Amino acid sequence: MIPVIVLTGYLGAGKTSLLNCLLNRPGTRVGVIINDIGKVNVDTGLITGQIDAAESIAGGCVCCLSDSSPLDELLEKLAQPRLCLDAIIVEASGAADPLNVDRLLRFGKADGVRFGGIIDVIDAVEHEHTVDTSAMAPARFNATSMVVVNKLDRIAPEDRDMVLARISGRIREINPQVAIVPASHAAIDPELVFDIAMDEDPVNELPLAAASRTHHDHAHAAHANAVTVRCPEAADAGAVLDLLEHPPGAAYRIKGHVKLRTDRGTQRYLVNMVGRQIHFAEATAHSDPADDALVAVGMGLDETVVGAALATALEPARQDPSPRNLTRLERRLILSSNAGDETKDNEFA
Ligand SMILES: Nc1nc2c(ncn2[C@@H]2O[C@H](COP(=O)(O)OP(=O)(O)OP(=O)(O)O)[C@@H](O)[C@H]2O)c(=O)[nH]1
Repeated sequence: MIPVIVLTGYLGAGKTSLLNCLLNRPGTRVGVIINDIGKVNVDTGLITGQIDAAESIAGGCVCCLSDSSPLDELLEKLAQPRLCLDAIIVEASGAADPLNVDRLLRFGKADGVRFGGIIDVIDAVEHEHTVDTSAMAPARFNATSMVVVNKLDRIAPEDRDMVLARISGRIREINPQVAIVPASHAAIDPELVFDIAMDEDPVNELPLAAASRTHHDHAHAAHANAVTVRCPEAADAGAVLDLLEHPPGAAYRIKGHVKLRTDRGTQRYLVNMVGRQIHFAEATAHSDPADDALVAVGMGLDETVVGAALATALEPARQDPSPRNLTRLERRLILSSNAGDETKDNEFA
């Protein structure tokens, strides 16, 4: 039976980064299922590690599936003996609720696989403004076998222990036994993850988890939605930077590949905005220019307003960028290529 390990975590917390870290473990054959809420599967283009088999569910959130059959179908495809996989990793969308994912997998009917646990990734900077905002600690930790507290590089060194202790304390209010792993750039020891999938029986069957599954009513839970706008031609660098620096409506996460007009002609870039964190980089090697698009995700997003803002920003550029906008673009690229880039930009915001 092949273990199925699920990566969950709020929008932009670092799930794809963690997946890339896990895929770099030599000697392990890993199959991957990527779930992107946007219509273009951006995350598939972001995978840098070696994948032995991949499937995707785009255009919706896996936790909203009314039954497990679409997921079962993909899991069975990956469980075929000829693929000889050691593990399957499902990267859930940033909107997925671990409690629903847990239920879906436990009641799943796929042959040849077993549930190997849920790993929830936390953005240490944004967690207390996004996920943990109520008096009660978030119920999602009931369903998790491991929590990776990521982006600690974005917290001032003298505050790191305090923030980690505070976040860990809240997690343990709900799930005292869960493993909590601090990380920057989602760099954790992959053995920790493959270890949790070792036992024949699922390891995260806590009494609290069962209770929460009974009480959880997904129909009433707030959920994110997404807008996708394609970028078939080179857009204006200034317009795209303005969009990222002043995101429209409730857009908390904007990501994708774009073509921009520059002084060197059309260049392709990978764009990542999470909360106040903006990351700009050369396009990834696996990405397909035909899929260039921006996806905006947020809770209760006004799709018309946000879609219009994305479409305006991605309009084909009519002229070369101004020197000021070229400098802005260069600055973003330099900041993004340095380790801890956003900390400098945001002053440990
Ligand atoms: N500074 C810093 N940036 C990080 C860290 N982890 C991830 N990032 C950046 O945060 C952005 C989002 O990271 P992803 O790994 O794509 O996050 P995700 O959870 O897969 O995002 P969604 O699937 O869209 O919800 C990217 O620009 C990453 O480079 C970290 O520990 N520190």
